[in-house]
Amino acid sequence: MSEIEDSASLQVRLAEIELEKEKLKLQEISEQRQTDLERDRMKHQHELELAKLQLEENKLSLERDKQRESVRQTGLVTAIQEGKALAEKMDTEPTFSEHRTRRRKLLPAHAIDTPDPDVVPVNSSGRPSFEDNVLSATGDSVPVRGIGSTQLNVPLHCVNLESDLVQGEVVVGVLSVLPVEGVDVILGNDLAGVLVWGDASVVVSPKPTSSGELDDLAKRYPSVFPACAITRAMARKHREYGPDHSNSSEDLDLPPQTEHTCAPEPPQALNALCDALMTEVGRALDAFEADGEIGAIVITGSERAFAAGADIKEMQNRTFQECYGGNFLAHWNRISTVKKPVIAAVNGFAVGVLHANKTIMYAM
Ligand SMILES: CC(C)(COP(=O)(O)OP(=O)(O)OC[C@H]1O[C@@H](n2cnc3c(N)ncnc32)[C@H](O)[C@@H]1OP(=O)(O)O)[C@@H](O)C(=O)NCCC(=O)NCCSC(=O)CCO
Repeated sequence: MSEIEDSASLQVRLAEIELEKEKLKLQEISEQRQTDLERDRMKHQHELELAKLQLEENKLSLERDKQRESVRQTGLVTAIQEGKALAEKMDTEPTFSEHRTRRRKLLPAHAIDTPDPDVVPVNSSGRPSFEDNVLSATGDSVPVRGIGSTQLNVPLHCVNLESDLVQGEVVVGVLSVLPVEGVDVILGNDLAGVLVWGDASVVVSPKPTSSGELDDLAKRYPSVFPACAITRAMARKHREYGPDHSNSSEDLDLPPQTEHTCAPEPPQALNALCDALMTEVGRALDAFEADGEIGAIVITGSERAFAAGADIKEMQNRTFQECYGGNFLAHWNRISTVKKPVIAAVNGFAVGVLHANKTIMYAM
């Protein structure tokens, strides 16, 4: 073979290879397209099936709603009839719920006998036979405190109630016997809102719940505790109506009270804490602390003001340096060093004068 022929056949072979490669590429593209088409087809089929199922489900729930509505209508009539009969009965016969019914014109709720599986059937005695109806059981239970603080585990049932208070499906705890004859369902406030209330009774002669025994601290410090119990209201009563009308220490069986009044002369406007007043307070505190008969100290002001704070008229002409360097309010600290309990009986304004262990708190 000549060289020219060799070269020509080589060229042909190369062209053939190129052609084959093109063919393969085309085939690959075509296969890919087919896969895409197949995938799309399958996806659409899937969507169609889902839509069919959804349609069927919608139809079924529509049907169920229709059935429930018809059951509800029947139940409503039954409940109204039962309610009327009960209301008439209650008018002549006082019962447990009479107070509530008469006041708010409420009717007790009753479970209704219907063919709906969610509804609890009522037995011949009129009491719902929850135990026989496993279809109403939710599978849950709640702990309920029974008589004498015993704890019962009460199964929860889903029932249909029709009453003036509650309509429709509710979840209730079911007991085989309810404590009140003739009552089948007791609604709590969570179901019936604020329409259900306990029969609150007013106690005419209240008795203390505690035994009246003093606790350990009160026994150890007999003079402190009764004194601490003296309130501003008692102090005011004493002031306004005199000792005859206030609860005297005799009435309360308290140790004798010592009253020490300190006030500057002439009286300060709104008990502004002028130098004279605070010096007098300091002296009184010394005396009270030394007096073994005094257990606690009550400091009070007037009707309008406990105190208007530092006397600003007294302060107005002093410089900061004078006040700070001269320990201007140093004698005020006596109140925070008293070893007996000090009680502030505050009325009206109390301005910037709360001392607690050298911390001054401003209040008004
Ligand atoms: C307590 C106030 C809000 C009461 O107001 P209002 O009912 O309107 O009574 P006023 O007419 O203001 O006062 C009646 C009368 O009291 C005199 N007065 C009131 N506060 C002081 C005082 N702190 N020192 C001296 N005098 C006082 C007032 O001047 C009137 O007297 P007249 O002779 O009729 O003029 C209001 O009074 C008020 O905000 N007072 C000031 C309170 C204050 O700034 N206190 C100082 C706090 S700083 C402190 O305590 C330092 C602690 O380290």
